[in-house]
Amino acid sequence: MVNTEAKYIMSIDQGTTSSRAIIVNHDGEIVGSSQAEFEQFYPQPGWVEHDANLIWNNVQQVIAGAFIDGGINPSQIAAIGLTNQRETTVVWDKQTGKPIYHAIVWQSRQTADLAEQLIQDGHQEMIQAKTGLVIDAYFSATKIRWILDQVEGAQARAEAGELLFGTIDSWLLYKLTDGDVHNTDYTNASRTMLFNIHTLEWDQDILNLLNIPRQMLPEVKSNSELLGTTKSYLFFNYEIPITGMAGDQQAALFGQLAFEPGMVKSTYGTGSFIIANLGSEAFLSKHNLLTTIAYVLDGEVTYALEGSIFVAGSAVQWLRDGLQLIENSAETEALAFQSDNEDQVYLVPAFTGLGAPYWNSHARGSLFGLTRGTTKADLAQATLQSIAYQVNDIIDTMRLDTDVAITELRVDGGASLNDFLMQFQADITGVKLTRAKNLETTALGAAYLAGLGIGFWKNREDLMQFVTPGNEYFANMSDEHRRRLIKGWQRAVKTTEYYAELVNEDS
Ligand SMILES: Nc1ncnc2c1ncn2[C@@H]1O[C@H](COP(=O)(O)OP(=O)(O)O)[C@@H](O)[C@H]1O
Ligand SMILES: O=P(O)(O)OC[C@H](O)CO
Repeated sequence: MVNTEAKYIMSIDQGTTSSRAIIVNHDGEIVGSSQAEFEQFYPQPGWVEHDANLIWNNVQQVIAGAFIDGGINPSQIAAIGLTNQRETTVVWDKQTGKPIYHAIVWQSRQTADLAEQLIQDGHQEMIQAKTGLVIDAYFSATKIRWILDQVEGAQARAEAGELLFGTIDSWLLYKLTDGDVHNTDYTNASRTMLFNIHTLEWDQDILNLLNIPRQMLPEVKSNSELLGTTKSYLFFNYEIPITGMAGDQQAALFGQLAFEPGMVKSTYGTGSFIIANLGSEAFLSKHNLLTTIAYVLDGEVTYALEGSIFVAGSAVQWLRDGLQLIENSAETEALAFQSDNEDQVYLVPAFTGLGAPYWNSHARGSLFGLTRGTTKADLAQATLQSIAYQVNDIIDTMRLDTDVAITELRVDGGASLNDFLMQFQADITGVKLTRAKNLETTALGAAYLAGLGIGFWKNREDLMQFVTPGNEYFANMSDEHRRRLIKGWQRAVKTTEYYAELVNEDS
């Protein structure tokens, strides 16, 4: 059945700790939404896994929830946009659609040794030139290799064409189309460490190096086109086109309407991801940042420079769930304002190693400067500050790498609601922060892509009417103070890395 009264776009945002679905009207307003967390698995220290079937159930739950919340039915949905946690790797049986192993999550360190071996074997330069990425366990490539090695018979089955690989976008698209479609999009493909971002093809040299059969990989599509159509039974007899898809950080850049080269967004979620629009230039970082595809629209590729931080809001979750120092994340704001932190406590939240620009898989979290007088408030402050210091490291590196003068950060994500964090970020980085009025920039970005894909909105100019900046934060700290704090942070990171080196020598 074809939609006759389609007035809305549905967007599904499948994140690391929760999924959400929103319904957006023609004015870019959210008229229905639903969110639900799902279970995380930590089978060994540093490993993080998901159950891909659970994710699918969770997504179906939020889809239904958004319809109920908005009082809207599927006949009113013109198109669906899909956005997702990136890199997380699923391998499933082509016939049955059943995953052969848990999804290995982007944060997981179980392939750190494999990544290190590739570096030691001298492949870094080639991999960066082709994929724009540094070699790290973060990306999908080593995770696929790991699954093919660990699950009995998997390599042979993959070679026989019996297994499929996908990141969460592909997996959900496959489920939404009931197995009809095995596609991904350029942004997600660019995070696998198997995709050549210049030729826009899977790279046979890297596939050979890792012995990954080409036939496992999805077809790569642009971010705003027909990617598949939902099976009618899923949406009460309506077949809804999926016309927008992007990895969540690229979707957030799009949702921030940061279309001009030099515009930078910083998302404060589980991790933190800073992305600068590079325009049409696939500039390669000399300082361990990532070059990635921001979006491909109307045959034109826009590239981005990215700094990825593995632990940001999840450090606040650790205060809440691990240490049980607080009951909810928002409490850290008042606590941090209370602390005078004269002793200068530093937390380096390297719980799953350090991401950009350090790329240290072996580092683990450390606390410095504790005294008998250290309070819960000091720990809350140090935790929020650690997020800002990590973001500052990325902005500094971007400034080193490019001649882009970064004077403004467009911020979003759950933890960007924290006024202490935002003010400290502005102070420590010396930039203005503009927080999106609607923090659902990721889901909105995917909705915009889907809407453009079916002509619901005509073009990017049409979307500019949705620019509604929220709070702004201005730098207000002396240079001397800023330098002193940053020096302390740099010493803390250096010591954390040194400690990891010593521990690693022993093992
Ligand atoms: N007010 C707050 N202060 C500090 N951290 C927060 C606050 N609200 C949420 N967070 C943190 O932000 C993260 C949730 O943000 P969200 O954007 O939903 O993340 P994701 O999309 O990665 O699941 C959690 O890690 C949570 O601890
Ligand atoms: O799910 P999020 O929002 O933590 O985002 C995860 C990133 O896409 C990982 O690269």
